[in-house]
Amino acid sequence: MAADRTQKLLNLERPTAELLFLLVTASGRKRVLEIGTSNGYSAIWLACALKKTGGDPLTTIEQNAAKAAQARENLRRAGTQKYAQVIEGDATRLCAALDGPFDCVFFDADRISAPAQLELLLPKLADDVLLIADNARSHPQEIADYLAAVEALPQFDATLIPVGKGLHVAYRRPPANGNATR
Ligand SMILES: C[S@@+](CC[C@H](N)C(=O)[O-])C[C@H]1O[C@@H](n2cnc3c(N)ncnc32)[C@H](O)[C@@H]1O
Repeated sequence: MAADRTQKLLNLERPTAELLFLLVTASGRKRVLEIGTSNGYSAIWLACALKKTGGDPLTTIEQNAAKAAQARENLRRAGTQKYAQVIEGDATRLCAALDGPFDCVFFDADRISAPAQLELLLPKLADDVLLIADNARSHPQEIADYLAAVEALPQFDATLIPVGKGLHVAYRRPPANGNATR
């Protein structure tokens, strides 16, 4: 019998997680939102990155209660629970309620709902926000609307990095006067 996809953990490949860590630390991100926690593999990398940058604890969203519980336990076992908050529920509903600003959002949930989540998050994004999405190569059709939505936004530079399942990275150039909101 085929395994129920909703139970699969679908963690990032290690090279993708390492790149995510480097992007967050090298650019000094302080307010990171992750959509799609699973059992907390990428959340641990992001929490370690935020510990390094002196940022706020990671906010990470997972709709599956069992996975959210596993993520909390894995973050605790990794000694990173202080640097991450796992919120349980549907990300699109929660994005409407979250406070910003976020200077980095990592989209790693179902891809189809990412454009709606991006739309809800737009007023809550720092000027120099980094938007990152996995599965750009593995699920090109599912992610197409998200990529189109990012492309339609002004002042973003973007690239698709062929690591793991394909990591799409978009960065909004801050205003020339340097008054970026963080
Ligand atoms: C690819 S996995 C995340 C893997 C994780 N980032 C990691 O590398 O360890 C996607 C997760 O997103 C969750 N998910 C899917 N749609 C969601 C939604 N609308 N709201 C919240 N979580 C969602 C799934 O339950 C699944 O655990």
